[in-house]
Amino acid sequence: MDGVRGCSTTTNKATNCHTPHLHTLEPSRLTVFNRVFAAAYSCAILVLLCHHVLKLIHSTTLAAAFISLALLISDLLLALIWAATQPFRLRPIHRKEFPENLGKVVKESDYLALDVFICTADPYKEPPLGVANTALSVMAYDYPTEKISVYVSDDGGSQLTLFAFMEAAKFARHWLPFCRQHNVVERSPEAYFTSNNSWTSEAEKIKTMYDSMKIRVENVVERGKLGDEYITGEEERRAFSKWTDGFTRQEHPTVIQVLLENSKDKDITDHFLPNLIYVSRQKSRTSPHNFKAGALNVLLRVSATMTNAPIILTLDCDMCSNDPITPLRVLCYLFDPQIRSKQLGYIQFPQHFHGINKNDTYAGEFKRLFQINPVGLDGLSGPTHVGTGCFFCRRAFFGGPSTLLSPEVPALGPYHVVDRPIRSQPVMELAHKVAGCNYENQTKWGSEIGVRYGSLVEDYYTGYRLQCEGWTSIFCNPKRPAFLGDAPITLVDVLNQQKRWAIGLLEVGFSKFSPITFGIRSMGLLMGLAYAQIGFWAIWSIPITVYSFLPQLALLNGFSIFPLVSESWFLLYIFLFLGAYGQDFLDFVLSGGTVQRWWNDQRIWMIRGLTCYLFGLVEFSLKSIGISTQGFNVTSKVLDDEQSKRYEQGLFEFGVPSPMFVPLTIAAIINLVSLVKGLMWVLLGRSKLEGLFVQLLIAGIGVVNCWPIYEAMVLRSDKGRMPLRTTIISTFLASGLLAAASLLL
Ligand SMILES: O=c1ccn([C@@H]2O[C@H](COP(=O)(O)OP(=O)(O)O[C@H]3O[C@H](CO)[C@@H](O)[C@H](O)[C@H]3O)[C@@H](O)[C@H]2O)c(=O)[nH]1
Ligand SMILES: [Mn+2]
Repeated sequence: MDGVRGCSTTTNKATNCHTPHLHTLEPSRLTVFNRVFAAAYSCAILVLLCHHVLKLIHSTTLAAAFISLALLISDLLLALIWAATQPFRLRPIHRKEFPENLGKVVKESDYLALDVFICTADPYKEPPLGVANTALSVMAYDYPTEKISVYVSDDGGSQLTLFAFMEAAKFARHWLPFCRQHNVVERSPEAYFTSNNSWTSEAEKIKTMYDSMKIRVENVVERGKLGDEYITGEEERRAFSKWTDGFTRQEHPTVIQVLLENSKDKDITDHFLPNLIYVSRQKSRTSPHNFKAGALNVLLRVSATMTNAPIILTLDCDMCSNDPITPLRVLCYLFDPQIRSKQLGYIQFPQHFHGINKNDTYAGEFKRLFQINPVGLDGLSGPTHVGTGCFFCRRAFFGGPSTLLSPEVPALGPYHVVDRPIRSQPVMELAHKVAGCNYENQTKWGSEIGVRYGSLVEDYYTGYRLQCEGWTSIFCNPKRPAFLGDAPITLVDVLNQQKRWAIGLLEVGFSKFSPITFGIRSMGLLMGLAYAQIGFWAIWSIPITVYSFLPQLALLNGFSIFPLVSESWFLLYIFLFLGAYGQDFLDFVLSGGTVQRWWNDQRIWMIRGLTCYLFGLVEFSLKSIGISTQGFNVTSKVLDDEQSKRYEQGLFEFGVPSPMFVPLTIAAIINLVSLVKGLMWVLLGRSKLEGLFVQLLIAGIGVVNCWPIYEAMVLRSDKGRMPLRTTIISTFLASGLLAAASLLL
């Protein structure tokens, strides 16, 4: 009951009579198989670990002991990761909603009000036109307009973004009625105009309007400033006058601009428009702003002063709505009393991306994280929060289901009813106050109330803390993606993003709220393990690094470190290898993936293990001992034509030098050299194939996976090839490693 207010009467009605289904759930067909397989695989792992321990105890030389120890540690870590993956597989469920039945259960006037939060942080990495498209796509939801309020947080503090929104507010007067009248599905104008090419004359008119807005916004962004000719009214002039000479991104006062107010502003057909509010919180170099988490908390407070809707949708600036009935799907759950009594905190939609190439070169789809794992968690206490495409019950930000935490100002509480117009002076005054950069000092914001601080992955961390408090969540994954976002398309962008995630996750993993201690205590073993599986992602880098170098260096010297093909231990290895790979493949393909995409997915795991996870682990350690700090480096959403072309061809984009490429390139070289040398040992008869088979297999898989790297080093001449400097440094370091190994082994 606590999660949502304002709908109790309707809900009771819904339970008493024979109402049609609003949603159903079905257990996955894989459940039994997964459980049996988990039991068998666990036994095999235990046997393997015993084997390693025995080998370690009986090793005769120092080198052999070192190798056994390295393998034991790696396999132990892999085993722990495997165990932590099991919660995702033990009780997967699939849900379905029936929004068409909603009308039979609840009147439209009883629909819950919705506050939408959109975050942007940099007008050059996140083009304002794209942000405006995101806003337009949700303003045009098939939902009573007077119940929608869109709040945009601009951490870039940019007049360019405000200008784009002023233009969007004008365009909305035409766009919203057009969508309604023509039942448009793509309600982001950009998506609509690029995917359709036969238009009525009316659509043609709207397109001309959109194009002119696009040109104006893009011109302004290109020039980097707003010319006088773009400012039309007195109100606009007053808004832009806040950008005085001393106004910088890091140091500026709060700017809040109500661009549309739903009781006043109407579209061209005389329908009310949704609220649209631009917020750029106060910034000061001396106060920490806590990145996106800080921005969201400001929006939580500002929206509380203006509309305080019980439901909040959070969106990143690059995530457009792709289906106008999405909020109705959410209501299908919120109007089910059984769900509500389970203390529902949030409903998470998966992140889906547009513009991913055919075989998804960098596995940017994140099938496991965004599609497979949430289905698994949905059968337990619910999916993790992934930052965007998530509908929260506002109440969930204010303490656990049975312990309401009141904020310092009662008007910010989840049950406060706003009874003043949003432009009225007291509302605007309070809104400015709560957006101040020192407002949170000595309050519970960020620690117990709102989005939680302390991790670069505020999404994962906040969802985790809410679930620890007792809130549950639901995974809603309709066939037509509810939202579509941008995924990075160059390797450097991919790796930098992943490094940020890796560090942020470790921050949680090693905090006093670690999933393996606090998490398991609060949510039980399975949920705690599941959060740990994600939290300790970067640990993958240890076994991956060991397996990328150790067997290969031993192979180079004809040194056999795995069981002979004729031994029964060999079968154990084969079972473990094929079992893990096979199950991963099955999960991937059954959730709609193709074989090539799976192949690229397993490749990118190895690449990440040698690059961003390794660097993330190191940087996190440095940070822990106070040597460095990491900020939130926003991923670029701007596309370069040449890069896009190469991406479409499926080529890896190296281009600019990055230290992260070095270990990857060293591994590529070592795997190739060791494979060639190992084959020579065997062909020349100096070693038996039997003894080196497993190592040859590992080096072989390494070489096949590294193909794009060899290509980028020697075969390509385009701008995306491996930078020469990286190739030279890596070759030099690889030679050193080879020499050292031949001395030691
Ligand atoms: O100081 C900041 C930094 C970022 N952002 C916004 O945060 C969002 C996500 O940033 P992005 O660079 O796109 O990061 P991604 O790695 O693509 O995002 C994923 O990871 C983030 C956590 O690292 C989550 O916040 C996101 O929801 C999730 O999609 C964007 O809308 C940014 O505008 C801010 O508002 N303020
Ligand atoms: Mn993003």
